[in-house]
Amino acid sequence: MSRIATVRGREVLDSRGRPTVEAEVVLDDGVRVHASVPSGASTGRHEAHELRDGDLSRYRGRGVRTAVANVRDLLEPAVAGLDPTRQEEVDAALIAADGTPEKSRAGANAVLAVSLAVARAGACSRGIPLWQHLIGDEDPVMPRPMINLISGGLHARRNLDLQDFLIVPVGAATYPEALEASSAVIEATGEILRERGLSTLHADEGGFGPALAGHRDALELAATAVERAGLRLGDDVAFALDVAATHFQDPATGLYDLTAEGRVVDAAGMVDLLEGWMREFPIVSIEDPLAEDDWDGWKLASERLGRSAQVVGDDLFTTNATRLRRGVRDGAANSVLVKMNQIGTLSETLALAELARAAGYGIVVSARSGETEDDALADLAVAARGGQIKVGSLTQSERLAKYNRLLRILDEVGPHTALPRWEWAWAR
Ligand SMILES: O=C(O)[C@@H](CO)OP(=O)(O)O
Ligand SMILES: [Mg+2]
Repeated sequence: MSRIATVRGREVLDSRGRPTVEAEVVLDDGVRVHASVPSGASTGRHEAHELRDGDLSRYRGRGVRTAVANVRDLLEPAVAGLDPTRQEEVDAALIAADGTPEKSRAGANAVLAVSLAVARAGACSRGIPLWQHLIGDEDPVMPRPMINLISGGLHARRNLDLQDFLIVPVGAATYPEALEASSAVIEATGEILRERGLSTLHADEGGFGPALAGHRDALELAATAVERAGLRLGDDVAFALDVAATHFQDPATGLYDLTAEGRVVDAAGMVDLLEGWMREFPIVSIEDPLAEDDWDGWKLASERLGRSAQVVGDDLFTTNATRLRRGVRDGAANSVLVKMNQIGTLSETLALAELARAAGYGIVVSARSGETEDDALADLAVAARGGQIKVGSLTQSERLAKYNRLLRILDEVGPHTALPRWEWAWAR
């Protein structure tokens, strides 16, 4: 059996050019691997703590030197000598070494980098792919991608309040077909934007970030693009939204300030607006329709929108079991977004996916808006068996690392190549 010999951290850059943490793990059998962690922009208040340096002289205070030092000083002593194939033991040791509920002492960025690097080392020393190492005896499930087409909110800083307009290739039976349909819609969107004299520049996750007339304009643009690509709206390709409503809720009043609509609405008003769009357009998944602590609003959203769409909690749940249990008890949603760095270890992430599965919740494994070229997310999505992944657009290498890793995984999963059937139909 191999043992963890050394663990070191280093600073690498993410897709916004900001520093993030990479951990390198060396085993006593000679295996040497690294893993790096992503970083969000529209982060939820209940996420695990990403440790950033307070020193404003470098990277305007966004450095991760302390987190990097913690990998060596706090975390290496906790896991050195452990068996890298026993992920839960390793993660328990990391959690104990940090000792805080939000992983604020070591930094969730330091903890997750080590957790992921150890998993990769364990897979390497067993000579099997990472997804297989994580999945145990279960069958792998290829994930259907939901792909960012148009960005607004904090990712594009244009005039749309909603953060993501995504396409879901609901009719695709296989992952390559899903990519092909999505790529055709992205190209058609670019064409239409050029014809309209609008910008085709990309936002943080590679989606288009044009100055559109409003949210309805974005939905119409997406619908036209699907048709121009020769695909059937709602049958081949449907839509998903990440409203990311926390970021336009007025903290003083609890109301939602939709600049692009020229309206301030309460939770019921938000639901009315979304319901109206759902009747007109094939929206089959809605993430964060309301703010992270608006539990009553979420109940209403899930009653009304959840009949025909996936209602996904991202900022609401922050990959946190306590919050997910509350959501299940209160009927606040019917699906959960799973982001490793919201909770900080791989074992806790996989346990959260199990909890969601047991509750009959949908599971969408998601990247962050600041990503690195690390591709472990693809393996996680297959191992989490939720059948869905959200990574951004198809146009940037930090996203392609995951999309292309899934194409390689397709050659590793034996007979399990089909995508699970898409459950939600457009309620026209
Ligand atoms: O809100 C989200 O779902 C993610 C990814 O789109 O964004 P961020 O990483 O900025 O939180
Ligand atoms: Mg989100």
